[in-house]
Amino acid sequence: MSDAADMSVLRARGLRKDYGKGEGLVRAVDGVDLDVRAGETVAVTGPSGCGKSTLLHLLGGLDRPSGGEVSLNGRRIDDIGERALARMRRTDVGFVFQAFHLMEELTAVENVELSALLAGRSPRAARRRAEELLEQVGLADRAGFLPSALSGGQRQRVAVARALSNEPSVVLADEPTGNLDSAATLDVLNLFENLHTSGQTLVVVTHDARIAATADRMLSMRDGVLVDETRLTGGTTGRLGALVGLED
Ligand SMILES: Nc1ncnc2c1ncn2[C@@H]1O[C@H](COP(=O)(O)OP(=O)(O)OP(=O)(O)O)[C@@H](O)[C@H]1O
Repeated sequence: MSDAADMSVLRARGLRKDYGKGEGLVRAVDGVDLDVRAGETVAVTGPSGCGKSTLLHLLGGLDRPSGGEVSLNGRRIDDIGERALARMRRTDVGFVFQAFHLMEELTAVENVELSALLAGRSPRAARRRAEELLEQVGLADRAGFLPSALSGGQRQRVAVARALSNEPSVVLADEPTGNLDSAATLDVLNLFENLHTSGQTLVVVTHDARIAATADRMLSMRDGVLVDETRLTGGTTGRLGALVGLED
């Protein structure tokens, strides 16, 4: 095993996902090898329908591969039982979705707290963690608001706080800025930069190459295959510089 693989938080080998059968078969992910190292931010970009979301779901155990292997912290997750997989998702992975997926009847702090409770914290610890995280994403003053009373950018910041509530090994974000305007996009990107600085491992799927340019490493996907890899060296200035184009 190589050093890179030794240090991988996430590791995929020959990963494949088929939908449908016969004439209607779609090979959404077609033999992906990937290593994501601790502390890395990796962006996956590519045209609509190339398999980005499917890949992210396989990496986070939201869906099962048709073939190949996925490991999280050196432990296979593609062949474990449903209960073990659900536990792993609750305790070790943070998800951020384009459409936020907050629970509309719960306040901002309750959304984060629920996730911390499900990860196994005591009620008191879960509340404390939720309050800390809302503070960290700049929303301490919105803790008691329902999602419907928050802007899109604020909702996504709550979703990021929720994703962090279980201190995940990796945060998987699927088009996290896809529903946001430029100002809110900048807020969320700043947040991701802070996470990156603090050593959080991140995989971000995005349509937007300018957003992908904020990562350490950019992977391009075409027809279910990762076809290109670009190591980016921008640092913080370069990352924010890449966002200037958002004002177009
Ligand atoms: N549940 C499903 N059943 C059948 N086909 C599916 C299913 N989910 C995805 N697909 C197909 O798999 C392929 C990859 O879809 P996926 O959503 O992963 O692409 P994507 O790159 O994330 O697209 P987008 O950028 O538009 O979100 C597409 O051809 C899609 O139609």
